[in-house]
Amino acid sequence: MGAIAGEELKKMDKTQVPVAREEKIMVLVRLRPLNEKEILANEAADWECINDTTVLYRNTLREGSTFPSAYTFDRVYRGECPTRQVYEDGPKEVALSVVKGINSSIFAYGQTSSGKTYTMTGITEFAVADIFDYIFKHEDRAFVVKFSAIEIYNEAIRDLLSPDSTPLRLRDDPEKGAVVEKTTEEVLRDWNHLKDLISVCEAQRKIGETSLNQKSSRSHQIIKLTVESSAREFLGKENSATLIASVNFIDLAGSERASQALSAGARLKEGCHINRSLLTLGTVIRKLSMGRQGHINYRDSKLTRILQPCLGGNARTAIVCTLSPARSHVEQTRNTLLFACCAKEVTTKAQINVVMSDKALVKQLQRELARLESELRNPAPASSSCDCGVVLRKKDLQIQKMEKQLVEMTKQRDLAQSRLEDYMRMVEQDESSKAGTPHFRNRNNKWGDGSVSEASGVVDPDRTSLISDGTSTPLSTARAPLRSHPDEDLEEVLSPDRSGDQSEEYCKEVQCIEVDESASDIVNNDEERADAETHLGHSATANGGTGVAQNRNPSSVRSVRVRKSWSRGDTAPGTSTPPDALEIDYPGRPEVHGIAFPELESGSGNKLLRNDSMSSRGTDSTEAHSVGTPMVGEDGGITSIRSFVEGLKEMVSDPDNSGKMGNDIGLEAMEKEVSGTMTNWAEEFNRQREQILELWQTCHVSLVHRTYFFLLFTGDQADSIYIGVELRRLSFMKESFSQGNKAFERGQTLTVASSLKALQRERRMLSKLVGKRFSVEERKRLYEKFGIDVNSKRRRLQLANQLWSKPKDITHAVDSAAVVAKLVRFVEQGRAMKEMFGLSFTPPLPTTRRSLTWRKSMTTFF
Ligand SMILES: Nc1ncnc2c1ncn2[C@@H]1O[C@H](COP(=O)(O)OP(=O)(O)OP(=O)(O)O)[C@@H](O)[C@H]1O
Repeated sequence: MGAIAGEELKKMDKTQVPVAREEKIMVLVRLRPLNEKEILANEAADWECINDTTVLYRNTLREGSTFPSAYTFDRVYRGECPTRQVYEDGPKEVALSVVKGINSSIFAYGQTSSGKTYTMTGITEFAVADIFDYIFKHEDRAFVVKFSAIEIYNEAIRDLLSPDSTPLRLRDDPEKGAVVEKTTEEVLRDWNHLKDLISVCEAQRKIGETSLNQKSSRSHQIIKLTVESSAREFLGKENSATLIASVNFIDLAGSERASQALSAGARLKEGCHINRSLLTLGTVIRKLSMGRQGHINYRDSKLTRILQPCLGGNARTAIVCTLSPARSHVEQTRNTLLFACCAKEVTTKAQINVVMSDKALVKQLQRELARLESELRNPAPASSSCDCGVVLRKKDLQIQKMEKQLVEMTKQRDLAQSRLEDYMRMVEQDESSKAGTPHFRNRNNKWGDGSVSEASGVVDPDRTSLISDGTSTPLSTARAPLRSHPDEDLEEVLSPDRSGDQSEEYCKEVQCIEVDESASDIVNNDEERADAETHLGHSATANGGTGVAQNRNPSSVRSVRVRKSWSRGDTAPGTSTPPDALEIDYPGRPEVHGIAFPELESGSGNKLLRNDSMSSRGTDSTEAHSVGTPMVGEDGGITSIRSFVEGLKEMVSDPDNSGKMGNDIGLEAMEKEVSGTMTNWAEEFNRQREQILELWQTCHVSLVHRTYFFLLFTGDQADSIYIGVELRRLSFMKESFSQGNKAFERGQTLTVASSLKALQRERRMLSKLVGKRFSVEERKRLYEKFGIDVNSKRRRLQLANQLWSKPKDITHAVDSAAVVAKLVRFVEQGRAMKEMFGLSFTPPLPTTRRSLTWRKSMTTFF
């Protein structure tokens, strides 16, 4: 290769850049062996390489035949195959193109823990060693090798060679495409220098632990080697030329299912970004594989913008798709294979990149000028055989072709324009939503801010109500058909032309969900509007008038609404979710519709509690919440469930907070405690629950808080951490109050008086919603149930005052939770909700989980 390349290069210095070469992306598949964890869990290996090019799914009987069972690629590798062989078979040739002036990229794609980093680390080192080897063997050429490395973490680009973590900007260069500005570039001295730089990158790269991978890469890493070379014999001469090309080694972050990776908090947020950029990558690859028709959405993520040249541009590309053979990952493995199948259809057009010296360029231009001048002076005589008609026809054809191109380009422009308009509209609406929201949150409540905007603006899934609005629903239907892929809405907005298949699969992964229900409380009828306006007027003073002017006018908040409604039972095959169960409600305010829950009537408490009162006794799970941060904010909005859950997670993980509540709240201690008492968890749970119910009452805890906590934490062992936190928090609070002290929590100063006042305010606010959320009939039944005279005055307030007022009465607690849930439109399956928000903190528990009777009853409840 070296000798031929040398000859070519010499010739190239005197001539022109060779023509670009089209070729398909090389796709290799690497199956890793089952890991220890999978072996311990007795996992079956469902995938097998049956020859050098085919990977086979062995468990077709179990799965049915909806998917292909055999997939063919350029090469496939069994678990035991060394990385060296994977490298030698394909990536080597692609990577070494760089020394001949051809851009190239090697990247690893696959689910988390499937072996991407393992594979790319080896490939990068082998490739660089070979590049050095080539350089040493070609002394006739002068080489400069530059090294740079970046990571894309949560959609921000970071220089891995710089201690400065300020995000780098991505700039569009008309010639080079997307260019990352101000990246550090080191000229490589030798092999040791390279090893040093790679370890700097490793140290800087964002790594985190998930349940699937102890050292999971949480960012996409791109290591770039730029190789410049010139023939020594032409150096400094007028006909010299330099070959410049780069090879990228890309270790993508792994796609993951939040539930499988047990992601929460920061891990969940990373997962959302990772999945979203991989979704865009998948969409780009899919469109390219279909022949580059229409708009390719490179610009939807930084990853695809940067990778654009490797995906169908001026580069040679090899992709190693890594797979886990484990049965539990079958779905993810299929997604990877689908991606791989699309990728192998994508064509790139690599060409040798030559930069001519100024002198050579001038000389070439002079030659061209001379040629044109000579043509002008001596026009070629018209050939006798030249038929003007033929020339004209040719011109006509040319014009027709150009006209077609013009039409096509106009179409594309219009499409791009309409997309741009859509985006702008979304941004505007999003902003107007943000502007319109604050007065529905407690601005002093840390739980009510920040976290929602971090949710990346994904609209929430369908919402359901706990108590029917008059129509009794069978229990089976009444169970909320929680959308399993809540972010499909967003994906549909972002990629309207996305077809189903693979993309939908990726969609499932993104689990950033914004459920902010407060704005749905915006008035629907005159009575309600009056209530809300009165209240907002009140809040205007409390909040210094911020945002009130806008919010006084409900229509300004409502903004544009796009809704696809669905009727009960209209579910997609294989899911419990109606296919159109989405409601895109700019500014991000979904509403309850569709599903109803069992009526509260005729002893709904019993109904909700299932059969026996014993089971109901377990119902009072509780949650960490602030007494002084009532769920109905001072500005009148009811804090969203999302804010609640975010706050809860924050509270559990905030060491600062634990300090304030006493050190014994530390997670580590609690984990030990929890694991130590697990065998006795059922009893322990009952005991703690009773205490929490009492403490809620004593500390005047917000009713919405009680309700959310009650409905979310249903006695599962995994909830023990949250229950423990709540208990300690409340005990600390009670103690502070009893000593006449103030309690400080999450930036707030709490006193008995302030908590009581906030609670009374909340009751008033809830009472105003009674008329809206319950029909006349339902209200009547409620009054009866809560022992209120149906003709008495201020009966709505009486009802609100009754809620959660009997801490020792579990039936009352269940009824209260149901009523408040309906009032604030809290509706979802508790566990699913928790999972959606990443509230799945799992302490080290024994593998067998005991269901509590109470939990069972809650299942029915939902
Ligand atoms: N082919 C293989 N043979 C043996 N061990 C492997 C192989 N592939 C991966 N592993 C091991 O599996 C574990 C996970 O691999 P790795 O970190 O490379 O996964 P990943 O796909 O990069 O994960 P993430 O996306 O979470 O970063 C590591 O301990 C690695 O050593």
